[in-house]
Amino acid sequence: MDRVEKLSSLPSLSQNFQKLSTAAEEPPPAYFVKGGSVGPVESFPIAQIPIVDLSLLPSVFSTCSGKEQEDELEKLKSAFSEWGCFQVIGHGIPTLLLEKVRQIAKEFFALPVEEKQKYARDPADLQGYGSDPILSQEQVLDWSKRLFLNLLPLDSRKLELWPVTPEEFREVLDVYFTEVKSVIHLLQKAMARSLDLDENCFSKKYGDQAIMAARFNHYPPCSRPDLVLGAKAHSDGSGITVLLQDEELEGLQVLKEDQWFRVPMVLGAFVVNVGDQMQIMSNGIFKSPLHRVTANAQHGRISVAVFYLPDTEIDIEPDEGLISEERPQIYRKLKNYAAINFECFQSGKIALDTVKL
Ligand SMILES: O=C(O)CCC(=O)C(=O)O
Ligand SMILES: [Fe+2]
Repeated sequence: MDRVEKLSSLPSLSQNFQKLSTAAEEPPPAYFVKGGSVGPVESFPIAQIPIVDLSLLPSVFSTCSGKEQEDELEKLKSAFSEWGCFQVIGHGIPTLLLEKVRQIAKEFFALPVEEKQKYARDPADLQGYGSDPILSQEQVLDWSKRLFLNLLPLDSRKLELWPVTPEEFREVLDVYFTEVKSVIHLLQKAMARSLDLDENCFSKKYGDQAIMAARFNHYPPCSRPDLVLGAKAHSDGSGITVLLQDEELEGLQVLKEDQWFRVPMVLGAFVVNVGDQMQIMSNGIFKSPLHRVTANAQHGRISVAVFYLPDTEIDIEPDEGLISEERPQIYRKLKNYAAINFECFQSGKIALDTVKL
């Protein structure tokens, strides 16, 4: 029996978890977005983000015709260079496992506060349960709670912060992350091939100690969704992000040409985002998109983001196959982008701009 099958034989998680959508709370001014209203959610157009079928990409099923593979690779490339994201289907991760991941997230966030506080984030650390780290006095706060856990390298895990309630939490997360890692490896190959590079060129750049982390996000209902954001506009400092959206409530928005678009929910799909480090390695061809999450007056929302990042000790730089006279090198060689990102956030700078040549 493989690990996913084994999970399906676990006792079903309790269905009657506390409703996450309790009474909407009134936000204090520290949460108000600068510059006035967010605007009614319905006023934002729906993003026509491509849906990429991973099972049609090369090296997944060799039965697909060359033409189908080429078309799917072209879709991936244009999605990553125009939107910076796409929805991926045909990834092979069983729906049952996705349901379990959403369910452990909901059950954890529905626990009494005292219970969740057992996993509280140390103010000096990223891992654990809590609000977004406050890094500057002017920072507008996000209307959310998070549980952030390192997954890889194994010795970076703080297992004492991995919930023991719900009982299945650890096992589900372990099985899920292994599956997502395989999807990421396939995506990296496809990304390289879409740029006519050797298919292993991106995976090699992540090094032997590539970093993987999960962020469980909970956005409680908020009485003033016109004034606050569940997550303020940001790009991911990762290499690549695989996001499992809520299946009942939309909320993610992505910026394209100065316009915010709503990212629709697609059954069984992940949203895959280019992170800043992939923008660097692709010499700016792939775009790390600005995205944000809106709040909702009636309902809570959850999402689970898995971030994949290069080893902090390894140099990253644009691939030389993507540098030419027409497209000179845009970014310098650097290491530990996460640290650069952190410092920039504190001083109000955009990290990607500071690493331009
Ligand atoms: O909740 C979402 O849909 C997006 C979350 C996100 O952008 C993140 O965790 O970085
Ligand atoms: Fe994000």
